[in-house]
Amino acid sequence: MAATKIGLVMGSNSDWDIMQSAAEQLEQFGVEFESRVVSAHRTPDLLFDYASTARERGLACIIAGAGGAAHLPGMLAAKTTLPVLGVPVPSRHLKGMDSLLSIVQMPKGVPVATFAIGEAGAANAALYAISLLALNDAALAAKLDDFRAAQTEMALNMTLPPEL
Ligand SMILES: Nc1c(C(=O)O)ncn1[C@@H]1O[C@H](COP(=O)(O)O)[C@@H](O)[C@H]1O
Repeated sequence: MAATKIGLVMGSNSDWDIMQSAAEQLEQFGVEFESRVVSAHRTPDLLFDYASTARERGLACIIAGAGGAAHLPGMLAAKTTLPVLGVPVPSRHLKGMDSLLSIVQMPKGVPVATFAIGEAGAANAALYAISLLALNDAALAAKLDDFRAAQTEMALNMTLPPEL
């Protein structure tokens, strides 16, 4: 049976403000996930253990958010062949450009799917993870269709100038 649980990890609990957008999106779709702090820099042994046991523990993919020298997604991808979805968390000094470049520039052979900096990237990583699960789940695919339809409806009903 195909795995149906998502791993949601981040380098620090200070990333939660951004990464909770991913958690909310997964909750909205009723997708099972586990969330925890894992850091390549601060908890390297935990990172190795988390990534190397992820598949046998029934995870389908891992969403990983990190800021600054964001090595977490890449190091997870080094230790598992599950899909790793990287979210660049905005950093104080460089606004997340450092996070983005740290995540996106992986060497050939060890892929990380990289999303936009910030909340939208976190939400989209969750939606992408859901669409991976929906490859084997028609009910979930139908929920994604409904989500898109609601979004279209909302855009079609937008008026200008916007009401504040
Ligand atoms: N980029 C990483 C990694 C990692 O890549 O393993 N571990 C922590 N961090 C990042 O450090 C930033 C500051 O963390 P603190 O707020 O705890 O000092 C966070 O954005 C975290 O993702």
